[in-house]
Amino acid sequence: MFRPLTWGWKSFLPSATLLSMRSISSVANSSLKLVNKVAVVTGSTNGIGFSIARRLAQDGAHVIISSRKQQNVDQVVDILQREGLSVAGTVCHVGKAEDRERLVATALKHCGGVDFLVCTAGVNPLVGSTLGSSEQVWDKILSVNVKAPALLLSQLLPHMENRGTQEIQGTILIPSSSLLICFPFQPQKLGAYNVSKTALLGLTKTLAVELAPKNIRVNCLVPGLIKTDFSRVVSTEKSFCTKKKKKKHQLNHC
Ligand SMILES: NC(=O)C1=CN([C@@H]2O[C@H](COP(=O)(O)OP(=O)(O)OC[C@H]3O[C@@H](n4cnc5c(N)ncnc54)[C@H](OP(=O)(O)O)[C@@H]3O)[C@@H](O)[C@H]2O)C=CC1
Ligand SMILES: O=C1Nc2ccccc2C1=O
Repeated sequence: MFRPLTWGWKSFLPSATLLSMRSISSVANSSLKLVNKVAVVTGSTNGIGFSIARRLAQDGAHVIISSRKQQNVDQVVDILQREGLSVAGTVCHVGKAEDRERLVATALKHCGGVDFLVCTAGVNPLVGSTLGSSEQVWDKILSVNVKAPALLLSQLLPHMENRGTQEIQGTILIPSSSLLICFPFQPQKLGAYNVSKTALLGLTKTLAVELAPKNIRVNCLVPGLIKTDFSRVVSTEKSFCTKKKKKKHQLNHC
């Protein structure tokens, strides 16, 4: 659905690339699958969130852009509006209650309700051991990666219900992690982050069951390694990239 961006896309994208993205966008526009739909995408001023937001807008949705920095929000809203896409933006640090409230208010002000919530915002991985992580690190990672999507959804849910007669009333997308699949022998490098992303699998399953009676779909996205600022730490860390002979660990089974 989305295409990964190259490193530092804002400064490196040549105008030819932007042009080709515009022509992709006009192809996508012709179908307008999501016309009259509204999408809120957290962490959408860069990387995966930006690509998802752009694609949803190319398919006809009104998209609310958000991230922590006003300057990033303004820049992305400007870029996407120049492409003829329907977007508005607001600052939202997903770990801050008042920012989440403003995000909900912005979506309602511009669009009157919400059909898609994409919770892309996540804390950068800390390269360090699980048990070496301080209480402050745990609090930050769990607050932004796990608590924030649930709290934001609880605020948005009343505005996602009764949005038409379709079988599916709303969709929630939560990016989890592929680290345990791609780098199963490196958990010691990203322990607290891995725990938070594993918790998102549980959150997705729990919410999927809880919200099914309301015809609201909840899915987890496991993107693989996408070259973004966020994943640079893994791509540049030699120990993650080299194919060392792996020491076999005995897993205990019940
Ligand atoms: N890249 C990868 O390989 C993979 C990434 N993921 C997950 O995908 C998500 C996005 O990653 P990726 O696109 O690589 O990251 P990027 O660093 O490219 O983009 C992160 C975006 O989130 C915003 N952001 C960061 N912190 C917050 C916050 N607390 N509240 C709101 N917005 C925030 C940033 O803008 P600003 O600085 O303005 O806040 C930026 O727009 C993460 O949840 C990550 O765990 C999952 C699997 C693989
Ligand atoms: O979830 C993930 N977060 C990441 C950050 C850097 C590299 C890979 C990943 C993941 O698979």
